[in-house]
Amino acid sequence: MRNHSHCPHAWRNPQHRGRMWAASPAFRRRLFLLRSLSPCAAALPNNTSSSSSSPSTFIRLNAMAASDPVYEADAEAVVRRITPPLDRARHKGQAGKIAVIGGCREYTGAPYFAAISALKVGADLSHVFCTRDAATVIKSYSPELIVHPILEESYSVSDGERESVSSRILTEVAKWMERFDCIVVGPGLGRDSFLLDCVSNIMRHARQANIPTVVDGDGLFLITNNLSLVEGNSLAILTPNVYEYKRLVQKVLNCEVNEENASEQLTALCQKIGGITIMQKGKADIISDGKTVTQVSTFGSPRRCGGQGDILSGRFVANVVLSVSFCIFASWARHFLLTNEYPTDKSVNPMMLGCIAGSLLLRKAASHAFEKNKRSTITTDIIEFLGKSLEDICPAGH
Ligand SMILES: NC(=O)C1=CN([C@@H]2O[C@H](COP(=O)(O)OP(=O)(O)OC[C@H]3O[C@@H](n4cnc5c(N)ncnc54)[C@H](O)[C@@H]3O)[C@@H](O)[C@H]2O)[C@@H](O)CC1
Ligand SMILES: Nc1ncnc2c1ncn2[C@@H]1O[C@H](COP(=O)(O)OP(=O)(O)OP(=O)(O)O)[C@@H](O)[C@H]1O
Ligand SMILES: [Mg+2]
Repeated sequence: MRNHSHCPHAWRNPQHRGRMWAASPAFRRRLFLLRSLSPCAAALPNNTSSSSSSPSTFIRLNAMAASDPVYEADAEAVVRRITPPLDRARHKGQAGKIAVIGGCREYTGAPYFAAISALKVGADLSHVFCTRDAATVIKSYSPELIVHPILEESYSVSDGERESVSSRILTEVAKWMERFDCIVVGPGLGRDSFLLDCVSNIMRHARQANIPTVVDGDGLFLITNNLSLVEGNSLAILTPNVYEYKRLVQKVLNCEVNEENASEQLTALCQKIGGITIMQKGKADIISDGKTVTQVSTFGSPRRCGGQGDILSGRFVANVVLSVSFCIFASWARHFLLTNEYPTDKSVNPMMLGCIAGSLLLRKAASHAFEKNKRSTITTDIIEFLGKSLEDICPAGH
């Protein structure tokens, strides 16, 4: 029998064209959006424990009056909804391919934490694009990561070389970009001006390719000084800590952080930047896309060791990735392929669901790690419990 998948004209056959498209990251990204938005998704046979939940039961949509409380998200239901079942028919990469853009002379831990946490919750492949100095160190932490030593800092590039080096870096990353389901920009990136210029080009490229982009750490330093990099990008998520948030508020809203009206201010910030989702990390993680606001305040750990935010950005990525890959062969997806119809229920932003799930899993893992290690808890201990915190909510089965 003829093997159509190897035939150069296979795409002419609608059945095979569908199969080829189904294997592509672009398709999986689209599926993620569909799955998170579609009311039909709740009727899918997988993840039956969440099958009766509609989006509005995950996040109660409050009117943004200053006195309104911020509603707690039903974060466990969100995790159940977006975590794909383990399917024996799938091949490597279908549970997601992600990339971290970060890692320089000073910081090698942050990109490692972000990249490994994505693998630990189920992504298949995790790449790191970092400077040459950082690459060998990051590789030595884990053989699981695919490390690209391609970024350069000013000290290693002469003025005359800058343009050609910058374009070589973009070409290198662009070769890979279409394969990624999501990228995270910033953990351990550093603040070298030449390096940040190159990363700005990478962000613009990712945006053109419709790749969901999480911005954390020094990526937030970059965008705070260059808001056009994220303005109007509905696939961008910012995950600022208390200081990063303060700088963002000062720059964008031209005022100080107002803890009394935290949700209102966060909403205003999202609206002013336009289109994006922000998770303000702190005692509670408050999440908004400018239309709705919710929070996750499940108790985590009293330890504030560096690196927890990096896990969160990596975990968020993984959750997006997991969602993207979900039920590629499910009937509603085939229906989408055949009819090319988008769902009309757009009440819940899938970016917000990813933030909610990431926040809960980190907090649960931090809680387990603290129970075991008390004051000596460090980020590596928390990563060790990522699997358990997901397993407790979504058992992998056999
Ligand atoms: N092991 C690692 O490699 C780690 C690397 N990290 C990376 O380190 C880089 C810098 O991140 P940081 O979170 O340290 O950011 P900052 O360099 O902005 O902050 C450093 C510290 O300065 C203080 N600070 C900053 N702004 C302040 C303000 N307005 N008022 C008072 N105190 C202030 C805070 O104690 C803060 O933790 C990022 O790329 C990040 O990803 C961190 O994630 C920690 C772990
Ligand atoms: N005061 C707090 N009480 C409880 N949990 C907190 C508190 N502050 C932060 N967290 C938790 O720690 C996670 C990481 O937030 P944090 O503010 O440490 O990020 P970060 O400074 O970016 O971390 P990193 O060191 O990785 O850069 C948050 O998602 C939140 O769950
Ligand atoms: Mg951070």
